Formats: sequence, structure tokens, C-alpha cells
Amino acid sequence: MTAQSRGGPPVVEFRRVGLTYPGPPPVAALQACDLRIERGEYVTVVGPSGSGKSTFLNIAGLLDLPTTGSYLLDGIDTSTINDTQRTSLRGMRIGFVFQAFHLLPHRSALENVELAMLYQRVPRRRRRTRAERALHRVGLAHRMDALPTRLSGGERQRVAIARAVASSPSLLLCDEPTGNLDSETAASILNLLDALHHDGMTITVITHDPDVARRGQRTVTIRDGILTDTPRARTAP
Ligand SMILES: Nc1ncnc2c1ncn2[C@@H]1O[C@H](COP(=O)(O)OP(=O)(O)OP(=O)(O)O)[C@@H](O)[C@H]1O
Repeated sequence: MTAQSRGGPPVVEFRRVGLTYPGPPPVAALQACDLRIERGEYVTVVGPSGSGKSTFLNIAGLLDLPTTGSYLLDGIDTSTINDTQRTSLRGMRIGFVFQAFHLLPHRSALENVELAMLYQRVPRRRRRTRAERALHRVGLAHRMDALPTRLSGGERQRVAIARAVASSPSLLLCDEPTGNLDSETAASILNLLDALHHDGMTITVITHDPDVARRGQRTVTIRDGILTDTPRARTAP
């Protein structure tokens, strides 16, 4: 079944989205961007330094509001909801993975995954079950009780990925997810993202690394705030 055949609204829909930082001087970081990411798609976003990738991530992740156009997440027009609703939507529907892991150092892997669900009002027992299941999924069943300081870089990123997917978000949004990892560990994290995609997860990865970009089904390029969407067939790994 293709993503498109699953029906329903796209997970991400940018309609002429722009963001100008007020300055002075004002900076048009994104300009009139149109983009659709369908459920189950794996899209990578590339572009030179300063092109607007972080601005894109901030808007797609509901961390920032566009100054023009509209952004629909799962068909919900996020420009028509208030800050509280936006924060709740972000918590429930977007899983973030960053280059720097951002784990709580004095909490175990399991607690790190569980705690992220506190704000989603998931009952305690269900938090535990979901966290255990997510850690199993990323191959860390045997390291659930370890503190992040006792984990390798790759294992830390697996915990971060488990934390991001534990509540089955609509979109897994990754910012340079392999940027802090050696090439072998990076390859294993990219294989994990492939596996999650195979499970049906909708994934967007922002990267400057062409090898990472190639892993997506299609790559979107941002240059000087202008987004170009380039569909392409996936090459065999
Ligand atoms: N808070 C801000 N105020 C003013 N200008 C900003 C602000 N944040 C970013 N910019 C500018 O907006 C443009 C896009 O920046 P952005 O951080 O989105 O680029 P990027 O592609 O993520 O860059 P990098 O790869 O170096 O992280 C740049 O010209 C940047 O200088």
C-alpha cells in the first residue's frame, strides 16, 4: 500500500509558508513554500548553511509560526489554534530527534522515554508499557536501566528515537540525527530509521549530509529560503 493510497489529509501541508525575521534588517528566511508530506513518507531536507533548514524545522515542529501562509498538520490548520492547543498538538503528534540527543543525564533510558509522555497525560502504567515497547523496537531492551552516561553515542540516539516514537506521533522530525556519530554507528541509526519507516512512520530528516539525504524517498532542497521539491525513485541501499 502506498502512502497516498492510505487516504486522509497529508501529515504536513505547507501552503505558501513564509517566515521573515523582523530584524533589523528583516531576513526572509523562508518564502512562499509549498510542500506536502503524505502519511508513511520518508522525506529528507537539504540546503547550504543559512538557507532556511532550521526555520523549516521550527515551523514543521510547531516551535515557530510562519509570518505568511498556513501550515496544516494532519489537516489541522495550525494558524487557527491558540498557543496551548499548539503545544498540545506538538506533544501528541511530533517526535523530535536532535543531533545532541538531549537526554536527562540522571535518569535511566526507560525513565527518559517515560518522562516525555508525562506532558501528554498518558496514564503511568501505559507510559511504562509504551516506553518498554519503544526501547525494544530500537534494540535497547537489555539497556533500559542504564544511565545515558553509561551508553554509547549510538545507544543514546536510540533512546532519543525511542522517546520520540513511544507515543506513535504523526511525524518523526529529525535534525542531523547522525551528526554526532561515527560512520558505522550513523549507518545503524539510518537503518533504524528505515525500519521505522517500514513500520509506517512518517519521517522527515534535515541534514547537510548527501549520504543521509539519499536515504529518503524524496529530497526537498532549500536555497535562500526557497524550497524545491524533487520527487525521485529510491535507489537500492
Ligand atoms: N532569530 C533570527 N533572527 C534573524 N535572522 C535569523 C534568525 N534565525 C535565523 N536567521 C537567518 O535566517 C536565515 C535562515 O537561517 P536558518 O537557521 O534557518 O538556516 P539553516 O539552513 O538552518 O542554517 P545552518 O545549516 O547553518 O544551521 C539565515 O540568513 C539566518 O541568518
